[in-house]
Amino acid sequence: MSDYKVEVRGLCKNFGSLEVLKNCNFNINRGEFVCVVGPTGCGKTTFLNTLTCLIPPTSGEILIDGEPADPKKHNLSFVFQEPSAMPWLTVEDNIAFGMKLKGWTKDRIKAQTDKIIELMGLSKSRKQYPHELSVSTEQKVVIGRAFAMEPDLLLMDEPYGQMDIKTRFYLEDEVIRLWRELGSTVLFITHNVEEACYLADRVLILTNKPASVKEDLSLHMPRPRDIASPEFIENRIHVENAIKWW
Ligand SMILES: Nc1ncnc2c1ncn2[C@@H]1O[C@H](COP(=O)(O)OP(=O)(O)OP(=O)(O)O)[C@@H](O)[C@H]1O
Repeated sequence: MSDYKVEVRGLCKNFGSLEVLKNCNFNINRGEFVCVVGPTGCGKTTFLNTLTCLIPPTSGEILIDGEPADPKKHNLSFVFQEPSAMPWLTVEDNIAFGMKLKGWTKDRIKAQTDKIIELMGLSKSRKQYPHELSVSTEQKVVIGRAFAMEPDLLLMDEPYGQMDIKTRFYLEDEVIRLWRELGSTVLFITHNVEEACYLADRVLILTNKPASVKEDLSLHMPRPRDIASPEFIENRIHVENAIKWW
């Protein structure tokens, strides 16, 4: 088996004559939390859509555990910006949904659902429906559902984009708690540099369109991270300077 969970080699994507991704190369280790940042409109969503196999790359390859990424074979989970809990299901049934689709046993589904509900502090809401929840709690349910399936790769596209700053910090801590507890491999797209430095083991900095990986920065700061520490500020400024979107 490959040493890497994910390998991306020479990934290119064009829409007609528009070149959006140009020769992207990177690896993700098993259990790593990687954030992707880049200038607005550089192609972050296209990048993610090719990784999830939602759109085919023009050229290049994406390997998971050393084999071409295939949604039928690999377990890929997504979380998008808009909370997308299923309105007709309770919180616990939303969390269990993906596991049922995967054909897990009842006992395993129950144990995993209980674990996620406990980890995310959702016990009081477990019988509620999405319309009874705040937007941030609904997003927690969606994130819990995505982690619950023990995905090969969990892809998150600005999942906190619409949250106020306090909620965002709170949800970022929740996502780190789940990730550490479950050992998932996460690729998290954000335009927010502070968020990337708070969450990531590594930050992939994309260039302007056509996007390639300009820098692959490892962050070795202890968690929970202190956004006011000199080391954090130094990293944040480094990433901001690398993006130069102003
Ligand atoms: N299906 C498509 N057909 C044609 N062009 C597309 C398509 N999808 C994206 N594009 C173009 O590709 C470029 C990158 O878009 P994309 O949404 O990937 O960027 P982004 O970095 O996610 O944007 P933002 O920073 O605003 O979230 C844009 O110029 C967009 O118009």
